[in-house]
Amino acid sequence: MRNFHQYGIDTKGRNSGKIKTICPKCNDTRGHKGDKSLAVNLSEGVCYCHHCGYKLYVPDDAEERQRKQRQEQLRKVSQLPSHFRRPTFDPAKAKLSEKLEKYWTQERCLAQNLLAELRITEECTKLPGNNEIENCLCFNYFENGILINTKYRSALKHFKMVTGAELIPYNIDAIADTPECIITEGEFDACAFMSAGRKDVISVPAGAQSNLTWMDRFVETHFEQKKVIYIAADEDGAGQALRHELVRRLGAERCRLVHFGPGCKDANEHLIRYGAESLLITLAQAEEIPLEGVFTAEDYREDLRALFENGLCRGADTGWDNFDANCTFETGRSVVATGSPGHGKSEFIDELVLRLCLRHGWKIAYFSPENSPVNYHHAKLIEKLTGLQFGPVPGMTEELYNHSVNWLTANVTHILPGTDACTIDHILEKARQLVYRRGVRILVIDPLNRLDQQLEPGQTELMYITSLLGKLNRFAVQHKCLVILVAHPRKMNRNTATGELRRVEMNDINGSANFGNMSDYCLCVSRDDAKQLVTVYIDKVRFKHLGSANTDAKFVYNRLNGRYWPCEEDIVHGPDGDKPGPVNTKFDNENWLKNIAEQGCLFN
Ligand SMILES: Nc1ncnc2c1ncn2[C@@H]1O[C@H](COP(=O)(O)OP(=O)(O)OP(=O)(O)O)[C@@H](O)[C@H]1O
Repeated sequence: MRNFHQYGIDTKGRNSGKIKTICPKCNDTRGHKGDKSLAVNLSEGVCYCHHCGYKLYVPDDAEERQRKQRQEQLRKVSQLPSHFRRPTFDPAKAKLSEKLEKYWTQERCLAQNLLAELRITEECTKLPGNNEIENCLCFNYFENGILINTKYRSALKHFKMVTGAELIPYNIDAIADTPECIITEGEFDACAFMSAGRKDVISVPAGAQSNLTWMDRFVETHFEQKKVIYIAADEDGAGQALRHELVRRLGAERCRLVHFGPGCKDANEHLIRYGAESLLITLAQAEEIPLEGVFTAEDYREDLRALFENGLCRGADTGWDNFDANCTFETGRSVVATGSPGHGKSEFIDELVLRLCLRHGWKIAYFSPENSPVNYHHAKLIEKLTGLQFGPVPGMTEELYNHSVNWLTANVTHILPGTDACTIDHILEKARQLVYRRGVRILVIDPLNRLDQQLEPGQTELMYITSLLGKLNRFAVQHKCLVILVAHPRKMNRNTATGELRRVEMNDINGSANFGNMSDYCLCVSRDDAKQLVTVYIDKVRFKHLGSANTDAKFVYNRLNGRYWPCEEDIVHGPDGDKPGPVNTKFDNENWLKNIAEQGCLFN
């Protein structure tokens, strides 16, 4: 059932078929009152007035319920998170100078009415660009009508936003309930589409950059139900990177890429040069993302050219020089890590992924049931991050503790075993949601044997493992993630002559030689307490530009904060005589969060 009366439409007691009735929008102002100019399709809820052009869609009960639930969600979302500063809106600043209005309408060719609708303000303030007071056009960022942030922009193109205020998409309220939306790279571009008649337009808040943390809170409430998402980023390198990341987060199947006319790099330039009608045509002609799994060299033309001109680049480094020399990482790849029980596989992988996250902004998702309860794991991660023991020890101030917890909240997510079986499909589905909602780029499964192994009829263990590794590799490629699988070796026998245990190798992983064959990287963690050394064997790196296989890196493990310090192995002269051990150790007890914002990353 659809409640037409709620919208002032009299259906004369009918609830199916098509009728004509009085239009609630224009009837009062009509000379010919009572004219039945509104055509209503009662079954489909679609209404159209042939006199004033009023269009309305009346939802059915189920849609209405969903809408209310979404509004409730939105209400809750807008109360969160409270630790951000919230500026107050000053209506007095909405009185704009003639110069600004002229700039808006004549130089930018934007619709005058938007100035009031978007509650644009004008203010003189000091901007970081030249530290002088400048007159600024201010884009106010509202959510549910509440001011969340403001972007100040001067004629000299200096910018600032409110310190400590949350970054959210510009004009987010406009897409709360719409089936489609347009995402632009700047506010002027969003206004260009609005000037052309579209209302469902938002802009990213901080230009083209691949850290999209600002959208995490809105994925479920504002993007999940969208059928089509137009991505109207700039036609330059940074814009392309933004475009890629938005497509990765929002799902290629519903994204369309908007391209602008010759000589125009963005929507506003297109509007100025070719006009509003033409700008709307860019939407109609927006490019669909090519079919998955079907490629030609044309699809890769630009990447191939870059590769041709620049050569292959090293991957993402960790900051451990000795390790980086032989192993760097790319997303879209899989890593298998192994080692004897208790040798520090989890400890090492924890530090590896924290380093990648801090240096490259790669957010982490863990399925790590052995690290349960999850707060034990958080405590270990905080020790590595701060370089301090977890607890109220000297140096661990309340501020640092809160900073660490907030950083973990923004960058690390745990998938916990719930009531559902922990099959690989279940974990990958959760991980997929985290890619969309939180921008995750690293998935750690630690360890493999804690997954529920559900063999299909007729499937052997070998077939199961091969299929599982195939699923991990496909997930890595499809979602451009680094997938890290920790796997235990089979029981190792001691050398009968020496009684020594040889080190674990990738072919020793329990179940199949395919762990080594199918992964892109193979690492083996081996601890030697007599030498006080940990050796990480880099047994496989599939691509030579990323590193070299059959190499290793030595570390000292610091028990207090769980960090791995790079070192070399040599003869150490001590009171008990000369014996092999660590030399040239690179001690590091620095607080890694020192120079970073809670949601950001460290680039050193
Ligand atoms: N080199 C080391 N020296 C001393 N303690 C270590 C070392 N490496 C790891 N540990 C400690 O050993 C314990 C086990 O480490 P971790 O869980 O990382 O090992 P693992 O190889 O993943 O074990 P498992 O095979 O049981 O999953 C942890 O408490 C860790 O702090």
